[in-house]
Amino acid sequence: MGPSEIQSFCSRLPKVELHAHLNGSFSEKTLYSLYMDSPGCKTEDIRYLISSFHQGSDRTLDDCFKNFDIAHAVTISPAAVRRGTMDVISEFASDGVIYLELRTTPRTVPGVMSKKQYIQAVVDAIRDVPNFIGPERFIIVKLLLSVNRRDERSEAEANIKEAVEAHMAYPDIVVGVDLSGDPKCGTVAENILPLFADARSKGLKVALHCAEVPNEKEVEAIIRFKADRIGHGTCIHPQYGGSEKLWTLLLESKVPIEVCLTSNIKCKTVENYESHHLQHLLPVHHPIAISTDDKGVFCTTLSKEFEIAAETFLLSFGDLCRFTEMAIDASFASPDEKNQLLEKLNNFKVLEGIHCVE
Ligand SMILES: CNc1ncnc2c1ncn2[C@@H]1O[C@H](COP(=O)(O)O)[C@@H](O)[C@H]1O
Ligand SMILES: [Zn+2]
Repeated sequence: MGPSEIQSFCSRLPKVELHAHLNGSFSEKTLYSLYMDSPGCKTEDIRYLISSFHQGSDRTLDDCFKNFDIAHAVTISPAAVRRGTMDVISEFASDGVIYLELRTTPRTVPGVMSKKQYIQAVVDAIRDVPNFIGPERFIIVKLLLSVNRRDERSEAEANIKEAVEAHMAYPDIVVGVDLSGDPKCGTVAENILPLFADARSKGLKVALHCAEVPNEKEVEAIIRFKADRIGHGTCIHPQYGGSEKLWTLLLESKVPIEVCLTSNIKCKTVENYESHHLQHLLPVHHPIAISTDDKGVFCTTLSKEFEIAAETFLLSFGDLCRFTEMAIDASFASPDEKNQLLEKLNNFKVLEGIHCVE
């Protein structure tokens, strides 16, 4: 299998994206177009920043977080949020993604947009998918609402409340909550886990960013919480500042890990692809979902992430199909939707002549 064969296969493969932050997923094209249309932010600074959005292989986690401010500066109205969401969904669909879970932090812009209006703008874009996606494409889109760990507790409470209300209004679209934000600052997760427990009791699934940086106490609390999925999970294995105890807890929990290869390398939380913690998850068959995290900021696509995994860990086409199958299983789709997605994958496997030996 040569690199071009792998590339072509990964692009054809029906894929499932479970970890994509809306404002980190904007392409440069979308950012420019939103910038040109937003009268409030016509500063050369922002123009310059957009041009540097994707650049710089030499970034730290802190640099990456500055990039989100750029995206936030051009999504300050419901119309911009809606347009940006449509662009992101279209790009994922063009990349062969058949199921997408977007996550975003509800934002207030004083005098212009409330959290409710922000959420509504994203939901409106998702409801409109069949109209803008084109007849030759298929994609199911869901939404998770995020709590930023940098924010005050009152803000976290407000976001969870909005999430519960949005779930009640759109149970087929708003399906979960997420904890994200700079892992080096703000609230420690163990203090706000009860808020997520509350959301869970009201029917929402819970995905938590966990162990992007070492933090034994917090990581243990998150694993014991038994989130429905964990984002990154880097510093759990002892090789990355975790411990044998945490690693054993994780494996026993069977909680799927959203694996974001390029994000981790570009943020420098992992040194290189070869030493990525995926190397420890694969041999023990721990459930994983290959994901992009922020395809705009990290200049990647889900197909590229599959390619990197395949080339780094010498995976077969059957292994890559299995990745889609695991992601379907770990998704927050309904049982009917999961069957529909599995059928698409199975049709693809038949077409490609792929037989998976369990
Ligand atoms: C690099 N790894 C990461 N770790 C933690 N949180 C991240 C992240 N990447 C993105 N976010 C979270 O997503 C927000 C941007 O999208 P939304 O405005 O919510 O759509 C960021 O502000 C951050 O809170
Ligand atoms: Zn993330």
